[in-house]
Amino acid sequence: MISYEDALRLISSSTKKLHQMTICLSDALGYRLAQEVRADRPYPPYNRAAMDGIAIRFQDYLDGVQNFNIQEVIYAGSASDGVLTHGNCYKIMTGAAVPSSADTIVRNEDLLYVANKASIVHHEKIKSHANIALRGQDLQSGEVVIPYNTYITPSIISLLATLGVTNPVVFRKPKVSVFTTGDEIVGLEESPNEVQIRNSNQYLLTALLAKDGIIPESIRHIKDTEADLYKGFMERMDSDIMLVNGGVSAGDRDLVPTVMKTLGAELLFHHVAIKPGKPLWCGKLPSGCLVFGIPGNPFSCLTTYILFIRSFLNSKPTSSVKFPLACDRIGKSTFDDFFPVQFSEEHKLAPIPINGSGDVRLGLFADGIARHHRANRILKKNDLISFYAF
Ligand SMILES: Nc1nc2c(c(=O)[nH]1)N[C@H]1C(S)=C(S)[C@@H](COP(=O)(O)OP(=O)(O)OC[C@H]3O[C@@H](n4cnc5c(N)ncnc54)[C@H](O)[C@@H]3O)O[C@H]1N2
Ligand code: MOO
Repeated sequence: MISYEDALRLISSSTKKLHQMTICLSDALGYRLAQEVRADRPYPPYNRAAMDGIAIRFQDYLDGVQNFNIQEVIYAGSASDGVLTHGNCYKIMTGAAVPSSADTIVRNEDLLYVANKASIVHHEKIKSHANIALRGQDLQSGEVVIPYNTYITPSIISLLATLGVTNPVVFRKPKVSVFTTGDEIVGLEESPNEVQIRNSNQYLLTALLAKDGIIPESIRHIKDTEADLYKGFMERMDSDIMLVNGGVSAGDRDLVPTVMKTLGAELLFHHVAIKPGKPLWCGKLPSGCLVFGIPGNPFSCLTTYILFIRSFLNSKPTSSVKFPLACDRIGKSTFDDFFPVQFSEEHKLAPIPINGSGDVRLGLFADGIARHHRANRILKKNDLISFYAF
């Protein structure tokens, strides 16, 4: 049996290079960038008014000027090439370019306008260089802004739009096939008898994939026979990734590893020293398709997806952040133990009780899972431990 870290290493060394393609920016959500993106010009591109008000020379104010003559009104999108004369100001709108002869903006709230004059009424608010976002203060021209392999979120879409990247180069999304297995599993359209259960993991896996920007190419349920499994997997050999749920532990009908062997799969590992999720199976088919044989218990399915499948999809281990634990915790395993947690009001990780990995509540209302490292039998309240968000 291998460790959590070794399993991650094996998975990351099996990453397949996906083809690149250009895509229309409006369709790019959920893809990964196959390019780095640099700033095409400084941002802001000009000294930008951050408030509606008047633009002045601060020295005029220091020299005692309090009533400024409005020399010109400058709106966003228009440029002025004038030069401020002593005692004058520009009336200026948020987003407009501040002419170089002005260095400070006084907000409308701190002024009284009478005829063509603006008088400062709140002196305590007036500060040199206030309310101007300087050219290049956010980004310098040519600077790398978005690194290679960045996952495209709504805020990345916005940034790409700002930088004028209308057709980003992205990696093709992997073709993912989802299989659930098991004779006891029935579809949601059926009414389960006493010894049957509904196929929740199919919905769990497709929802997790959707969160990671992937819609599976195919979703199927297969009965626990070698022939059915063989046929089902054969039909999807062209996938980049197969997620096969159930049938990977030690029972007579846990046939997934055997059938994968018949199909010529190279075994990367079977069993990882983690709890839950120990029976995880991972191998590579001759077609290059990476197969994850995911343990059937719902919380094992969720945990192994977060730790391994998401790492593979992101080409980097799923990120974790350390937070303090809300209470003492005694480890019950020599494995790395992952348990559901919810943030307390003090931003500590409060464990959610769970009756083992078969508990259908999957740690209801958990924000994610936390790691009880194998090296520590006892964790004390306020110990910093790794948290992985769902
Ligand atoms: N002798 C041993 N038995 C087991 C071991 C072991 O090491 N030695 N490992 C246990 C652990 S840990 C887990 S986890 C499970 C994993 O079993 P499988 O991956 O083979 O999964 P199944 O046996 O098919 O199912 C386990 C459990 O999950 C339910 N299930 C399965 N598929 C679904 C689904 N699509 N939706 C909802 N629930 C599902 C299934 O009904 C079972 O209750 O093995 C232990 N046994
Ligand atoms: O490790 Mo299993 O994955 O306990 O439920």
